[in-house]
Amino acid sequence: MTHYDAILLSSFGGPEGQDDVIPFLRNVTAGRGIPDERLEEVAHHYRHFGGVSPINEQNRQLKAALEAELAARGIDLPVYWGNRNWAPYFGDVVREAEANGHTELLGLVTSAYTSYSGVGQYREDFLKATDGTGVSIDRIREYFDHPGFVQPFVEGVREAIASLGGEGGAPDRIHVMYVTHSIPTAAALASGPSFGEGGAYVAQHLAVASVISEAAAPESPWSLSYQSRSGDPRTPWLEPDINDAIADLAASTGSATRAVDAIVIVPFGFVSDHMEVMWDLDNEVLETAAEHGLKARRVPTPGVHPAYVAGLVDLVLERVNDVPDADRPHLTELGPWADHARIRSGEEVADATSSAPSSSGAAAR
Ligand SMILES: CC1=C(CCC(=O)O)c2cc3nc(cc4[nH]c(cc5[nH]c(cc1n2)c(C)c5CCC(=O)O)c(CCC(=O)O)c4C)C(CCC(=O)O)=C3C
Ligand SMILES: [Fe+2]
Repeated sequence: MTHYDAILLSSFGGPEGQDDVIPFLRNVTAGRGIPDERLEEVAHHYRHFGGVSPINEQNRQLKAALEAELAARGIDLPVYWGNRNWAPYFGDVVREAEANGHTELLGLVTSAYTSYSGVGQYREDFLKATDGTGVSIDRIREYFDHPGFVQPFVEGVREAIASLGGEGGAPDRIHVMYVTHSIPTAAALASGPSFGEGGAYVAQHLAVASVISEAAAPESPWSLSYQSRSGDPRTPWLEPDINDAIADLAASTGSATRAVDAIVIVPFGFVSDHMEVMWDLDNEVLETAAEHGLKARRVPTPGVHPAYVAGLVDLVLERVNDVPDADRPHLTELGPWADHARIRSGEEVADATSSAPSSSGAAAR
């Protein structure tokens, strides 16, 4: 048994009104050279929704759902919630926890895959937040292939295929488009170079997509594409962009051998309906599909799906009980992904960009 005093639900944070938008974006991009035009463009996405990102409300709901699930299982672990880019900030939450006598925290990060944004940057955040305190933070492993994360997408794809089928779409003419956040190709490689050019990040997404399709849409063709690229246009990022991928599919449907009538969009890079889902997918991508005469369905994100919430609690218990790898659930052969080294105040940021899979034996324990 490993002793933990509390769970730290760890997330990105988002603005909750028009006045928050620019300060939030400055927090997100501090020192990262995002061009001002891009910030203006992103601010517009938030402004369209009253300056409110859905992410904080979703985390409040997830916190409540986790508390209910923990209570139902008789597990006495309080849940704190903290963010990287907006209040409640990690630094304040860690101090609050310490004041309450909670110094051994288990981090539950709202990001399922290995990337700098989802792993290394949280590691840096935790290190900063614990600096000068007596608090340690451990985090659960990347859960991209945990059944609790995958199940909601399986259900969503199944329902989307059934609903399009009800309108006369044959499954082999419905293309399942898995979509995740684009990142610079160099960052993808750095997420786990032993997995080839796209690193662990792309390998994890391809493996999960294949599992979801096999379970939910075995007759439908599928592909992986990317959304929400930013940064300097001269820097290469993961491609194709989903809008371009839709145009390519539509071009093939225009030929004598019509291949596709409809698409199912699976936003499996995100654990809940973030701004990237509401704007980039529900707004832009659905419009692109309509322009090209393709029917489209967007599958829900896990949000507070009971399987996801229960899966997160299982992942907590896995750490509390020091469950060996052989007994850790995973749906792809990449998993179970390895745990990360615990963060203690004053330590170096090791393992900053990514982690290696447990099978390589290289990840810090
Ligand atoms: C891989 C990945 C995830 C998934 C894993 C994870 O969850 O971490 C993620 C999540 C999120 N990203 C978010 C928001 C933003 N990301 C930005 C910028 C960037 N993201 C990147 C990558 C990722 N991002 C990258 C390579 C950049 C550019 C450079 C940089 O800054 O590193 C920018 C700046 C403007 C722009 O360029 O778009 C914003 C506002 C929100 C909140 C949304 C809401 O409010 O609902 C969430 C959950
Ligand atoms: Fe982002």
